[in-house]
Amino acid sequence: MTVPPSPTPAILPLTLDAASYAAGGQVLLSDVSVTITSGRRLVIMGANGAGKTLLLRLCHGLIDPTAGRRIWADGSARTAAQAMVFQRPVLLRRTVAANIAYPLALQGMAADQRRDMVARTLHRFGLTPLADRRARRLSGGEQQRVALARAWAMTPHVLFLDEPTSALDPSATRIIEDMIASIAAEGITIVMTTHDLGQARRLAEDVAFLHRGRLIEHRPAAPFFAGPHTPEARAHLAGDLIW
Ligand SMILES: Nc1ncnc2c1ncn2[C@@H]1O[C@H](COP(=O)(O)OP(=O)(O)OP(=O)(O)O)[C@@H](O)[C@H]1O
Repeated sequence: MTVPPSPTPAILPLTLDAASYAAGGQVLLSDVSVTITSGRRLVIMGANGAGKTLLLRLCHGLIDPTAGRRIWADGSARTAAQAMVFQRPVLLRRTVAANIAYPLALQGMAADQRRDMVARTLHRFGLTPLADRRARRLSGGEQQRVALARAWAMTPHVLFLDEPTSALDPSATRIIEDMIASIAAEGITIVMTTHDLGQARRLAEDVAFLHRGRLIEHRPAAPFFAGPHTPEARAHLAGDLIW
């Protein structure tokens, strides 16, 4: 009798409990308490330098809180069931297919399973025609599609995206937004930063708004956009600069 594999334990909610991050003698994130729940699309907003990228890195585990705690529901310090995509895709000097295969190999996936997963991923995102192209020679939009597809192939419960379209033109941006929406529709939790207010309105179910390293609003997107509670968020939505 074959025993079915045990399901991966749920890693969400992710809780930051009074988390702060200090570097260079400065407190850059201050006393952030937030719970990231499963199956939602959370957009982190705020002005330049507000701490959006740091918050994402703190959640993902690239940096650790210097005070307070980061708690994954499965009790691990840094879970494997999550992935991050950066503003500028970090691709290897290999083919598109090899870029998708590489982290799967690092995870220890067997070669035949890996081949299947790469083929499924390429097909899922319309990348099959690019499979044998050198990834670094692709356009910026194509490279970001590969980076997102590679992250999806790792079957994350949560995907962190740092300004995933800021270097892209409007049509490439739309393609990436469609990919994000379809990944979210599978139940994968999305946590992303963006400067693009239109994108935030299109993708957010919840908004976390940062101002000078403090989380000053965190609530469902519709009421947030209809009427932010804080003057800082109101000014941000109106396009006014607040430092
Ligand atoms: N390692 C570090 N040492 C010192 N300061 C840092 C470090 N990392 C980030 N900062 C500073 O922390 C602040 C927040 O940075 P962060 O990149 O999170 O901002 P952001 O909201 O993502 O900004 P942007 O919208 O411009 O990308 C900035 O003032 C930045 O210069």
